[in-house]
Amino acid sequence: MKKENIIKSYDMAKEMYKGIGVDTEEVIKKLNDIPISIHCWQGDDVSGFENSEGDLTGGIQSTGNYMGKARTPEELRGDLEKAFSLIPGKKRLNLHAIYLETDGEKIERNEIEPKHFKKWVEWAKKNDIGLDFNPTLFSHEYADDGMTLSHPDKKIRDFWIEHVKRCRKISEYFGKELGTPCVNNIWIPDGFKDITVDKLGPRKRLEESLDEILEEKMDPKYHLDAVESKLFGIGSESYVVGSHEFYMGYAMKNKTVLCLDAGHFHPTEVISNKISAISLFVSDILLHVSRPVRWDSDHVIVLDEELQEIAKEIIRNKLLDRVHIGLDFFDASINRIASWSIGTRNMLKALLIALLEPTTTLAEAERGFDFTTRLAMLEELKSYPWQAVWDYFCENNGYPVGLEWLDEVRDYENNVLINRK
Ligand SMILES: C[C@H](O)[C@H](O)[C@@H](O)C(=O)CO
Ligand SMILES: [Mn+2]
Repeated sequence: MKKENIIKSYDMAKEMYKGIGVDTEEVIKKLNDIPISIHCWQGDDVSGFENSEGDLTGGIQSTGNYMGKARTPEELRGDLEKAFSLIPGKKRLNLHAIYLETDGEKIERNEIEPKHFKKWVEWAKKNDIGLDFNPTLFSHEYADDGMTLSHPDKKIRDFWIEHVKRCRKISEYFGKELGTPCVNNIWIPDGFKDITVDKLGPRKRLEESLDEILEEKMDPKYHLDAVESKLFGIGSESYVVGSHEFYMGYAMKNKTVLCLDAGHFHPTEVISNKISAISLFVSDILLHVSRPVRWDSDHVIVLDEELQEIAKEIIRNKLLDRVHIGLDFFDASINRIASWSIGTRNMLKALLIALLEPTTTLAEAERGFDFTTRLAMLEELKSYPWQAVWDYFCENNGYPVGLEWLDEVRDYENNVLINRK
């Protein structure tokens, strides 16, 4: 699209939004400042570098066989740099413990240290981004029973407790090095496929394990603990130890961050409607923005109603400083860099639409029980020219406008990814 046309369309949009009391210049500034934590694991189908040939376990799956998956940390960082060049705004990188670098040495999960992530920190500094982190309690022989922190065998529990404790140290190291707190999110796959007799026992053990892990207090300037629930996984259809009620209770009692993954609830249940309620009882919320489709919780996010509702709940309730926006999807059936670009740009578009809403006017109508105005405005806003503001935002910040980013992905595919056999 020609620059002059982008500016012309933007000027018209600016006038229209001004007419409903919205300052698009202010909105653009705000959007540029919202950090989105982009997950590294889309780039290599959650393989990591500990044992990249091993199976992905834990009841999650990355289906598809698109060419060009990253096989080394260098390739993954290169792909991320490409993706970051297509995505406007402030970015963070969300790493998993299996993305460690050990120069070929076998390091067990209960032995990992900050030094194994030194290159990621150097890369983050170079790219001026913050890092987030996740212990990896799957794709390992000690998770083969489908139980980790709630395992009946103390030896296995202790192994994983030590792993998560070490991850907290790595998270703290990231926070200190990069000057922005690292959110260390604990997700475990523990559960049972079929009718479960003792549902309390594993939950008691999980609570005890978490208590032990969190015993050492850490400065929130550098590190934040988050816990993530799930309704079911593949092979844990009947019972998941770390359910929503379990972690909501745990987070409130122990003052941790609560992670809401959009794909971890009943099919008609949405996380957008949970944000305001939970914000009253926990200080911080971590989002794993994802898209559930049937049994899969991790499809690439599209600009659907729920994504827009999630963004609106954050913006309307002024929760930007307490809601950490992280993404969690992985699709191996499409170009992985395109997946990052589609999903993250959609997250930003949803936030932009929310920022362009004349919320005060709408809320006033609602408070006055004028539901006619509320519905009329909400519907009219759907066809307001937010896209012209989006194009201008991209162009002005030096990022591709419209589908231009796809040409860049194709070039990268033809020049770089093609060489990965
Ligand atoms: C790889 C992630 O840790 C994982 O997706 C987790 O966050 C999850 O959502 C599991 O379903
Ligand atoms: Mn998740």
